[in-house]
Amino acid sequence: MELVRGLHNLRPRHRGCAATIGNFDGVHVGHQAILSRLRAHSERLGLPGCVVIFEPQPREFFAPDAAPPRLTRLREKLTLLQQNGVDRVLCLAFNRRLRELSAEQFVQQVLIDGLGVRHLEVGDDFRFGCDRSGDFAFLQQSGRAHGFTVEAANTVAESGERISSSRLRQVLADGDFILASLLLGRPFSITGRVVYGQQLGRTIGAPTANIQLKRVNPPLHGVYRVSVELDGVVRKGVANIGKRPSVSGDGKAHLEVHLFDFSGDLYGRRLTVVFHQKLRDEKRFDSLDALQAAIKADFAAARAQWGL
Ligand SMILES: Cc1cc2nc3c(=O)[nH]c(=O)nc-3n(C[C@H](O)[C@H](O)[C@H](O)COP(=O)(O)O)c2cc1C
Ligand SMILES: Nc1ncnc2c1ncn2[C@@H]1O[C@H](COP(=O)(O)OP(=O)(O)OP(=O)(O)O)[C@@H](O)[C@H]1O
Repeated sequence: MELVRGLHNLRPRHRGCAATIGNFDGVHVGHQAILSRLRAHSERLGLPGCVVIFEPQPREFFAPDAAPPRLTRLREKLTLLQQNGVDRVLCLAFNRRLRELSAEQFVQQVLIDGLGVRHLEVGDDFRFGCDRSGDFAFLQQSGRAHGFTVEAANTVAESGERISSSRLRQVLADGDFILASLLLGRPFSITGRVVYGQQLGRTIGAPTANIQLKRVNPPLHGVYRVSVELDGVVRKGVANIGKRPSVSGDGKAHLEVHLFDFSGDLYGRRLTVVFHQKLRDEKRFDSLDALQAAIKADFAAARAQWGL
């Protein structure tokens, strides 16, 4: 899969494709249906299938502090798009210039001049352009004028309700990992590199691997029963994701994982942490002793649930 960052990196060889546009945060089952339609059309046309995404996502640009949590970081999203058979991703920086483009300008500059789109696949509620003025009827009309076809994929629902990134955020906040797996078509996980922490965990009997979350506001907060696959073996463990109010922190969310019956060096490794069950919310403890006792109880609870 090829990643093209910004319109200015498009070359004449990139012209001619089937495309779709959106945030694709989480690459959930609704997104996967669009991607499978995209693949069908790209095969029919004998052209690459291209996904246009935004980084930052529009709401992160408009209101960075009030933006919803991210289900997938860019890197995770790209991996999932590749696994869904996408040939090319055009990643556009959502900035003032982009937000001011009218629907006509977006179609002309991105779809026609940039990508030479021959087929556009969208969801039935898709809207774009300055003030979201471009809709399906507008796209069809543009397609007739510029020689590309447009198809609106049917809504994909689960338990009678549309699947969306927003719904997934709520389901994860509720700790419903069974429903989350149904909406995602896989268990919810966070992948990141293990970095150095404050080395305090081992002194309180809880050595943890600290996984870099970068700037992203995670969709989960609290203590969870988790698993991690390491060198082909599924390791069971417990994780905390939060700001660690009991120890002087940097105000950012951290993900830390303790793996049961494991002692090894994980620094620098890229781990995928799969979340199975919420054990409790994160709390502020007045002493390290109280924190240590709570963590010990979390270990015991998670071990019991894992049958260890
Ligand atoms: C299972 C588990 C539960 C935790 N619960 C809390 C908590 O409720 N409140 C809190 O401030 N920190 C909590 N922590 C985070 C600890 O403060 C953290 O592991 C400790 O500061 C060590 O950090 P370090 O790995 O950077 O050295 C928890 C950690 C684990 C592994
Ligand atoms: N459940 C679904 N069924 C069909 N199409 C969908 C579904 N969910 C999203 N799409 C389509 O996938 C594309 C990308 O969607 P996008 O990520 O922008 O929205 P979303 O998943 O609905 O998230 P949000 O909750 O943030 O609106 C759009 O064309 C959208 O219409």
